[in-house]
Amino acid sequence: NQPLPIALVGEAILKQQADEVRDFDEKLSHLASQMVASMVEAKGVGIAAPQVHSPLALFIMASRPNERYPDAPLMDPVVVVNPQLLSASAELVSGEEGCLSVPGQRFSIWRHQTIVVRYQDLAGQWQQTELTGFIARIFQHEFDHLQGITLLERSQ
Ligand SMILES: O=C(O)C[C@@H](Cc1ccccc1)C(=O)SCC(=O)c1ccccc1
Ligand SMILES: [Zn+2]
Repeated sequence: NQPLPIALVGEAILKQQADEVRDFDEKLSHLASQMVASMVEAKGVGIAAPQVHSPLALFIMASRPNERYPDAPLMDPVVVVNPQLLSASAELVSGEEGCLSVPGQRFSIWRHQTIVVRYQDLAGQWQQTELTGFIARIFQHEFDHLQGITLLERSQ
């Protein structure tokens, strides 16, 4: 799958509220695999559909150990469709983040340590799970993208 061009901060697509996904068809699966290819090529740990100019409520998260988070779990890419944040811990934790739409910059961002989330998979099946630590951070970063929020609006 050919990687897709990545939108840079300032482009309108990154400021919009993403649209609910209704058709769980092969077009959706193809977009998801193109997003994975784009994320891997850009060396990211996540990517949201608006970042590849698609206004859909869809993102990929793929934690892996890295210099900043050496104990981050290694996980296969997870496709998250129509995500909902059900609850979030009062405990916040500050950590460094990058954004593929703000290349070459790092930001210190406060995030909830633990969240309970609900989303659909590529088959449209609802999943509900609790996330904590680096994966929770990635989810919150990508979830922001679907609300038209980038880390520039959140940086300390
Ligand atoms: O812009 C994106 O959504 C991708 C972004 C996701 C993300 C990184 C760090 C914390 C939360 C979410 C990236 O993958 S940027 C790549 C990068 O700078 C980085 C990679 C691993 C750890 C820290 C930063
Ligand atoms: Zn980002």
